[in-house]
Parts: sequence; structure tokens; C-alpha cells
Amino acid sequence: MRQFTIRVPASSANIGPGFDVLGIALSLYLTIEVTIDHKNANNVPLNCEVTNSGLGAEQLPTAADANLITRTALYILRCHGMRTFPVGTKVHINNDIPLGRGLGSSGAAVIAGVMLGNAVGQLDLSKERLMDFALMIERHPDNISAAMFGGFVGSFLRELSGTELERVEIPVAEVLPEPSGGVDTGLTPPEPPVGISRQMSYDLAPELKAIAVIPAFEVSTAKSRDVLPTAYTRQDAIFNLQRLSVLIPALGRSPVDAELVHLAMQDRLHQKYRRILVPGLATILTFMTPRTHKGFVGVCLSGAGPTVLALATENFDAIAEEIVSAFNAEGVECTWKLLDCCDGATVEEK
Ligand SMILES: Nc1ncnc2c1ncn2[C@@H]1O[C@H](COP(=O)(O)OP(=O)(O)OP(=O)(O)O)[C@@H](O)[C@H]1O
Ligand SMILES: N[C@@H](CCO)C(=O)O
Repeated sequence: MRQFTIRVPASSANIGPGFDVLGIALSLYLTIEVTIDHKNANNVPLNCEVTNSGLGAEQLPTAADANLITRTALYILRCHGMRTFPVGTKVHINNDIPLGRGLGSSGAAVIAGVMLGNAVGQLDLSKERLMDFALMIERHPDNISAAMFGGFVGSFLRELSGTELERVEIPVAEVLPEPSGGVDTGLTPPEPPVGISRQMSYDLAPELKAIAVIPAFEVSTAKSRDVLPTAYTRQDAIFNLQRLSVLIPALGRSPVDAELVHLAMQDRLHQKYRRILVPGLATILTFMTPRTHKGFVGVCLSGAGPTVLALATENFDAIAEEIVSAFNAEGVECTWKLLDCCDGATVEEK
């Protein structure tokens, strides 16, 4: 019998001007307990029994070819000539990451899936190669880089050749075959090109903590990307690049220069367009400054929203309550959590 645990953190993408570039791993986890016991195997489709607990447990699928985590694992297994999980695989998923709130739940699920496929198939692939498989499914690198490598990370996708591009542009539905009730369609999915993304870890001042204020409604990433323009002006591109160049080193410097970080966290590429999806966002992004609120450093929309992420060094309760009140004034209920930047995905054999 083999037993192991996979743990993947939540993440916040963008951090203001770093749209599709920056991500911070946050101390909320998706945890998967895996048992492979040939002697006590039940006859189940694809040899894999899935159970869920935690957030979204009642809505997340339990069929191995429908759940995003096991489907992703199946994708990587099939690319390596394995059509099913090993006989007697049981996967228990416990999720603490709110779904569809901008805290990287889908990114964590995809990273958990590639780690699961790698571990059950004993493929021994590096985290860098696993990122290629993850990018065939979640196609912007910010959340998944943070979830995989942990810390404060910047990433980009390299320019791909014509034939490589054809492979990565295949619709996700063809990478992850549609659920077929456990019946093997016999299709072999496309293998990803090698080295699609490059990433770099940055320092983050140790006194910085993240206050995540989480509204009680979901915004899907797809919907939140649909409201964005397809092209930007030169002024807006320069506005973000200038701030990004200052924000990254400023976040690593201790003690934190709160005035500088606050200004450098402004953005013109995504947040203003997403206001229509998140009531209260326009106010929240402008009403607090390091001068008016002790300990406050900066604020942004977390990923595709609707969660708002404030960075702070002290006075966390008061800052969180101010943001909660601004949401409440718009009729939006929410909860909040104080989170730390944390390490990336791990697999621990028992
Ligand atoms: N633990 C999980 N197991 C299976 N599917 C999941 C899991 N977590 C997330 N998902 C899938 O991902 C969807 C949410 O993805 P979406 O990209 O819209 O939001 P998010 O990842 O939480 O936000 P963001 O990408 O902005 O940080 C869920 O509705 C579900 O389909
Ligand atoms: N960078 C992405 C993160 C969401 O997954 C976005 O803002 O749309």
C-alpha cells in the first residue's frame, strides 16, 4: 500500500499592475490524501474513487474524469501511456480555497492534478516540466507559478514556434477529454511543448501580510476577462510598466516604504474595467492610503476578483473592517482572512 499527501496553496494574481505576470502564494490550502491499495480495490471507473470535503464539496464532481484535479492527473498519465489510475486508487480532496473568488482555486486544482499524475504514475517529472502540462489547461501563468513554486513570483510565457503554438492553442476540452462516464475513448491527448513558461522568485518583506476580503459571490475568470479590452493605449501600457518596475523591488525592501508601494500598486489594464462586476471596488481602491490608515500598504483586486487583497504591516483588523464596511455599503456580504505568503506545492509520502 502507498499513501501520500499533496498540498497546494491559494494564490493572488496581478497585485495591481502585474496583470497576468505577478502572483503571491497564500496560506490557504487544497490538500489531497491519496491511497493506492491494490489488495482493497473496489471496481470503479478508471480505478479511482474521489471524495470531497471543505469548500464547494457539494458541487465538485466525484467522477475521476469530471473532477478538474483527477482529470488533469489523467491527462498527464495518458501522455505517458497510462490509460487509468493504478488499481485501488482513492483520492480524498479537502479544499479550503473559496471557488471563483480570485484566490486561485482553479490554479491550485490544476497544480494538484499535475502533482497527482506525476506521483501516481511515478513519472519523476520536474516542477518546471509539470508547469508545461498545467499551462495546457490554465493558460496564464501567474496563479499556477505561485501555487507551484510558492512565494512572490513573476512569470512569462516564451514565444512558441508555429508547431508548438498549434499544440498549446488546442481547446482545453481536447486536452482534457470530456467526461465519458469512465469509458476510455482511446484518444491520446497532445503533449505540451517543453519550457512554455519562465519564472523568477522575488523577495517579499517579511513584515507584509495579506488581508483577503472575500465577497459572498463568485466571478468566473472567463467572465472577468470578457470585460477587458483587446487592445490598450501606449499611455496605459507605460503607466503599468513604470509602476511594475518599482513595485517589485519595493515589495522586497524592509522596512516597507508604504507610500511608494501604495502608488506603485495602481493599475490601468484590468481593475477599472472589472469595477462593473464588483460593487464597491472603485471606492475600495481609492479611499485608503498609508497616511489615513496606520499599517496599510496597498490594495488591489485579487486575480480576476471579486476578492480584494490589502497588503499591511499592522492594524489588520481595522483595515479589514474598513473594506468590509465599503462592501456592505453596496449590499455585498463578505468574510476576511489574514494570510501569509507561503511555500509552494508539496508531495509527502507517508
Ligand atoms: N478543488 C477543486 N476541485 C475541482 N474543481 C475545482 C477546484 N477548485 C476549483 N475548481 C474549478 O475551478 C472553478 C473556479 O475557477 P475560476 O478560474 O473561475 O476561479 P478562481 O480560480 O477561484 O479565481 P482566479 O483564477 O481569479 O484566482 C470552479 O468553479 C471549479 O470548476
Ligand atoms: N491574471 C488573471 C488571473 C485570473 O486567473 C486575470 O486577472 O484574469
